[in-house]
Amino acid sequence: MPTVKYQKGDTVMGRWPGSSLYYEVKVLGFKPRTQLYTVIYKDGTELELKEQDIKSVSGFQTRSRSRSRSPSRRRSRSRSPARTTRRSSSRTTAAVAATAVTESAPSSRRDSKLKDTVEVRLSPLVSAAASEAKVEAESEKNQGPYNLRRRKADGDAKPELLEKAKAPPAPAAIHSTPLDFGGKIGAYFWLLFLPAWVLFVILQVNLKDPSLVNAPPPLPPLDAFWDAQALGFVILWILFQALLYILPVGKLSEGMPLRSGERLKYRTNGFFAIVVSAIVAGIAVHQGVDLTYVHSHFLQLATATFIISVLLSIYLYVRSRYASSAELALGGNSGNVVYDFFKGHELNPRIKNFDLKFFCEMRPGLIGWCLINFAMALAEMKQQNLDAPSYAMILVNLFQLLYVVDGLWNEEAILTTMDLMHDGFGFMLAFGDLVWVPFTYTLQAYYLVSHPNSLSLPAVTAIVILKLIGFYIFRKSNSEKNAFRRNPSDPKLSHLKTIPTATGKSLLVSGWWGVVRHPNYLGDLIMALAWSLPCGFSHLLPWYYMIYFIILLVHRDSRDMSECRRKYGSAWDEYCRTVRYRIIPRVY
Ligand SMILES: NC(=O)C1=CN([C@@H]2O[C@H](COP(=O)(O)OP(=O)(O)OC[C@H]3O[C@@H](n4cnc5c(N)ncnc54)[C@H](OP(=O)(O)O)[C@@H]3O)[C@@H](O)[C@H]2O)C=CC1
Ligand SMILES: CC(C)=CCC[C@@H](C)[C@H]1CC=C2C3=C(CC[C@@]21C)[C@@]1(C)CC[C@H](O)C(C)(C)[C@@H]1CC3
Repeated sequence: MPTVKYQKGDTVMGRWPGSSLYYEVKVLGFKPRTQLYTVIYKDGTELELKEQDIKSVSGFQTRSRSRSRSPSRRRSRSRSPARTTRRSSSRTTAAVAATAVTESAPSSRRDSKLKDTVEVRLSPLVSAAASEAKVEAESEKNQGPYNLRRRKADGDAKPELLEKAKAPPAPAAIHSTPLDFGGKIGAYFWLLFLPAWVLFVILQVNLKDPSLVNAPPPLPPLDAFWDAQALGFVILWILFQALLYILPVGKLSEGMPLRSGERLKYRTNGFFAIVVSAIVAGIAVHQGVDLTYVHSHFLQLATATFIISVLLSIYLYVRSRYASSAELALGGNSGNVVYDFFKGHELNPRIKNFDLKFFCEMRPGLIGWCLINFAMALAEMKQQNLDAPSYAMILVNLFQLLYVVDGLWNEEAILTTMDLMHDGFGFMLAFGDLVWVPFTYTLQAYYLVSHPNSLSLPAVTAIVILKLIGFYIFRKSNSEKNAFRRNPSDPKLSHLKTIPTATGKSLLVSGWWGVVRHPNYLGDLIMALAWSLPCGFSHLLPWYYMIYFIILLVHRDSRDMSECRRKYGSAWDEYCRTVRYRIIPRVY
């Protein structure tokens, strides 16, 4: 930009549309055709501004001191969307959302509001063209000659006066978060039940006639749980994965904007990690390492991992007590030690740049899941004297490998999921990531080691087709949402309809997210079915994942619904009225 006043990368003060408030922004570029600067606010909001609405930082600072004395500033407060939504901490987001939506769609047109809003299209933003949808036109009326391109604020994060931009959320807002998982009593229950359940299924799967409804088998003697070597292997595995994670290989991806507006960086080299892990495992087997150890020491390996997850959770709980309020998730601070320990409180606990939640969610457990499945295939060959694994074992291995590899290949997409964006890191996720995933998601492969199930070729074909259908829905819908959240102006998404919300984020209302409210769950469930089918119908145990997953996703969907209603208020209700079904079209 040789001839323009402000250069790409300059930090300047940008006027907030419709007000005389200025915020610190960074210049991203200049469009000679429209004569507009693209700027980014500290909370991730991107706007296009005229040159006259940009000032140098130094000139601004002198005038910004006496905020309350400027009549124009006082007047502008009520007009600025940012001020409107943050004026009173006691107002609920739902109420705020309702206000904002009313502002952009007059009440006389209330009945046609939905039509107006859902017809907003994601178009590459240039100056207001006559063909632009009504809502955009409405907001332009309010905002003056600005081009409100996108606001990447997280939930209730809003552009705020500069001096408030880094302010932590009001403690009152944090404390008002409702308790999940059955509250405090529920937390006691889950803390005991989850490990007990893992133990139950591990003991069941070794029985000749395993069943989910059988009485629990007798407990083995205490020393059968413990094996120092198993603990050593687990520690080595986690350290090995940690080493791969910190290697400066692969992309550094940006997470979603935090409440402070900051965006954390994540090393998304998961695919590299699984490839290296596979090579190392292959070399080890070639060198004569007996991986069937994993099958024969499954209980001891699970116990060792459980101990590590408990220690990690204690560490996470203690450090969350010292974290600043800006670093905390909106849940996990009930004041009850057990609940907070279970739910987790710190949003992104990090040791320097090492993100503990991201690492645990994507690496040791997930890649460990594939390694265990592979070990089960070797154990099946050994136990049943086979030259190659059975069809059923191959299908289970390949399907789940595809799932994990896909997750790691698209690792950046995890940064827009609930766990990464909203949930604190505590026992639930630490145990879930490190113990639950590798030691219960592998049950189908474990089951097949001693419960063979032969499959005809047509059965194999049908199961493969089912898996591919599920995978297609899962991947397409996740990628669509991820791409939209990362860049709502992406020209590839310009055909999609959206509903604007008061937070500045929009909701997709056509495409995959117009079919059901959680198309990604639908795809995931279809895949889960394809993972269980190879094990046949003789026992319920290999269907455990399917049953658990339905419960998990139905619960997750309702958690997400409440969270989105809190964030988006009436815009979310409109979305729900437009997209009636949650997961399965016309059924649920
Ligand atoms: N195998 C396993 O054990 C598990 C797998 N999964 C899978 O992980 C993936 C991620 O799941 P999860 O994190 O639960 O949920 P989602 O990826 O579906 O994320 C939900 C978030 O997406 C955003 N969103 C919702 N509706 C819309 C819309 N219409 N338009 C745009 N954004 C929208 C909202 O966040 P915001 O608006 O704030 O961006 C909402 O909070 C899924 O595929 C799921 O199946 C999940 C759990 C367990
Ligand atoms: C009962 C209990 C302890 C629950 C904890 C839930 C966790 C096991 C799951 C929460 C969300 C998950 C996701 C994946 C694994 C299971 C957990 C951690 C995931 C990493 C699997 C691979 C996928 O491709 C995925 C990246 C979409 C997925 C993200 C969510």
